[in-house]
Amino acid sequence: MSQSQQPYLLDTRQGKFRVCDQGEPSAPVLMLSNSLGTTLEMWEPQIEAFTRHYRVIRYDTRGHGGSPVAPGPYTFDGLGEDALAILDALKIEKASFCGVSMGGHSALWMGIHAAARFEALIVCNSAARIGTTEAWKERADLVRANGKDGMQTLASTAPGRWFTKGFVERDPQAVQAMQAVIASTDPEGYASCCDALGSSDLRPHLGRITNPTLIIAGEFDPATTVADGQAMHDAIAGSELVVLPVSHISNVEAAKDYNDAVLAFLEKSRR
Ligand SMILES: O=C(O)CC1=CCC(=O)O1
Repeated sequence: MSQSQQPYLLDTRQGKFRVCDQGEPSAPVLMLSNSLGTTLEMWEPQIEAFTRHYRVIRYDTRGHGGSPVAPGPYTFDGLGEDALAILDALKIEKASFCGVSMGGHSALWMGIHAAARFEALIVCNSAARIGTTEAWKERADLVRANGKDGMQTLASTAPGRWFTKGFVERDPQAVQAMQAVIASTDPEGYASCCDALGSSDLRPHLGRITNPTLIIAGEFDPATTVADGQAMHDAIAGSELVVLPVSHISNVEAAKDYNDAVLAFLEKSRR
């Protein structure tokens, strides 16, 4: 097993990032990138299954958890460079990259700007253009103006954005744990990631992606819809699309189906 099963602060050229590095050091690398208002803990339901086959590197995206919270606005160029800096600091030449929502948008960025570093991309509950500039500005303004209270407001509405009603009833503990994470997220870090989402439109560039790409969409996802997934699938040559009967945080809501889809795709793309 690799050096540490616990998250630690990794020094990189982009700053000190909170990372967790698990699995056999010699196994192929799978990097996991979190969604807005979450941390690397969002991937707990994947770790046992994924580390059977992969060295799994997960990290807190800038502005979240224990990673740097420099004042924004952030951009996806910056967030993408952060992930590359983590790989460089760990001396990892090649990896596969999997992200949910904001993390999925970073996966698209990797395919467009750093294709040679990645064996495969997994783009989950995401889009080449997520929401609108106006809506992200409104959200960033809300948390910049209201600080922790603004984060609390977003935490109270998160279940409706992230999960189906059925899941909220079935697993209230998982939902509450994720609400606690968003409530404790630094308002400036969160707002700065909203700025990045508001300014990024990768639609014109999707045709440049040549990495094997899996797109996972949630049938009941109100934020990044099946139509968004289908549009990426149509634009990325050779991509695959899997639709799960879930809302936005698909890796938590349908962990087993999610893990099976990701592992089957990665195994196929490595043949
Ligand atoms: O919390 C949300 O609004 C859903 C979301 C959009 C981008 C992301 O990463 O999460």
